[in-house]
Amino acid sequence: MNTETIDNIKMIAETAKEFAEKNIRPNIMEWDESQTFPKDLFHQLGEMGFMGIVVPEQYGGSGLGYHEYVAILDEISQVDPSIGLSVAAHNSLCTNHIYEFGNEEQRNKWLPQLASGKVIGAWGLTEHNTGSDSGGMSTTAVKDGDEWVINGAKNFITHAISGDIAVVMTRTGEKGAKNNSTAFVLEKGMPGFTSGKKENKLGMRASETAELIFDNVRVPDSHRLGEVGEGFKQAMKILDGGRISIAALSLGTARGAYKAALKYAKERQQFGKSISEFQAINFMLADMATEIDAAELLIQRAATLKNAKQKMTKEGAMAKLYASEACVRISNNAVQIFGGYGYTKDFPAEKFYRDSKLCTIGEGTSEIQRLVIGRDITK
Ligand SMILES: CC(C)(COP(=O)(O)OP(=O)(O)OC[C@H]1O[C@@H](n2cnc3c(N)ncnc32)[C@H](O)[C@@H]1OP(=O)(O)O)[C@@H](O)C(=O)NCCC(=O)NCCSC(=O)C1=CCCCC1
Repeated sequence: MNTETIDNIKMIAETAKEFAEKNIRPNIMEWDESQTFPKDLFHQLGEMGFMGIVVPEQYGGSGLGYHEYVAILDEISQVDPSIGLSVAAHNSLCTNHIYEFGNEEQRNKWLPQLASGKVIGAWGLTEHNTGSDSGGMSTTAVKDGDEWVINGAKNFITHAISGDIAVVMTRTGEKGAKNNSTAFVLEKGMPGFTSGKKENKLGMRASETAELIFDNVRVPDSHRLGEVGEGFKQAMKILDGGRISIAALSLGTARGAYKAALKYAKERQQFGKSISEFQAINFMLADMATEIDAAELLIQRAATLKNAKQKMTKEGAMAKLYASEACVRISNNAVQIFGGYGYTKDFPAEKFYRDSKLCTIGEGTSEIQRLVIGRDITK
C-alpha cells in the first residue's frame, strides 16, 4: 500500500470517527435500553457514503476498497458495535449480493437506493431449522408463468422489520439435490411478504433482528439474481466477503473495550498507584493490545485478497474466527479491569461485553469458521 492510500484510509477513518462521536455516541445507551433501531441515522450514514462503501460510483456508491470499508466499520464499532453490525449487514450482504450477482438492470434499479441509505437492505439465508447447515433450507420458490411463488420464513434477519428490500435464498429444486437454491430480491409491500416479532437480544440491541415471512409472495422473474440453482453458492461467496465485515466489527468492538479499559487502568488508583502499573493488569493490557494487532493483520490480508478479487474463503474465515474470539476475550478482560464499575451500565465495558458475543455467532459460528479453514487446509 503506498503512502497516499494509507493517508486516504486514515482520513476516511477520521471522518467516520467524527460522525460516530457526534451522531451515535450521545444516543447509545438509550438505543440499547429501548432496543431502538435508529432508521434516520442510516439516512445520514448514506449521505456520508457509508451505505454503499464498495459499490462503484456509477451505481451511486462510494467506490472505495475493502481497507477503507474495514476502517469505517472499525471506527463506528468502537463507539457502538450494534450500529457497526447494521452497516455491515446492509453493505456486505444485501447490497453486495445485488452488486456481485445482479444484472445491469437490477444493479441500476436497487444499488443507488441502497447506497443512499434511503432504502435499508436485509439478507435472508438462515431458517428456524437451518442455521449452520444453511444448504438445508425449506423456504421454496415455485415458478408460475413469469413469476415465482415464495413460501416459508427466514429468522434472525437483520432489518427484517425496518428494511425495505431483502435478498432471499430459496429452494427451487429437490431437498438435498445439488444446485437446488435460487436468490431473489423482495420488496416490502409485496402481498404476503411480512415480518415477525423482533428478537429481544443480549447485545447489539440497536441492530434490529426479526423474522421474514413469505406467504404465497409472487415475485417477478426479473427479481431473480443470477441463474436458477446458483443461490447457495452465491450465498457462500457473499459470506466469504461478509466475514471481513464481522471481523472488522469485532476489531472495532475489541478496540473500544480496550481503549476504555486502558484509560480507566491508568486513572484508577489502588494501593497508592495506578492499577495499570500492577503486573496483573499490565499483562492483561499487553495481551489485549497484541491480539488487536494480530486480528487487524489477518483482516488486512483478507481485505487485500478481496480487493484483488482473489479467492479468500480461508483467509476471511481465519480473520473472522480470530478477531471475534479475541473480541470476546478482550471485552471480558475490560469488564475485569473496571471491576465492580465494569458490571454497571454507567461505564462502557458491560455493553462491549454483551455486544461482543454476537461476533462469534453471526455470519457463521466459530465452529463453522474452523470447518471452513480445516476443509481448506486438508483438501
Ligand atoms: C460451509 C457450510 C457449512 C457449507 O457446507 P456444506 O457441506 O453444506 O456445503 P459444501 O459442500 O461446502 O458446498 C456446497 C456447494 O457450494 C460450493 N461452495 C461452498 N463454499 C463456497 C464458497 N465459499 N464460494 C463458492 N462456492 C462455494 C461448493 O463448492 C459446493 O459446490 P459443488 O457441489 O462442489 O458444485 C455452509 O453451510 C456455511 O457456511 N454455513 C454457515 C452459514 C452462515 O454463515 N450463516 C450466517 C447467515 S448471516 C448471519 O448470521 C448474520 C448476518 C448479519 C447479522 C449477523 C448475523
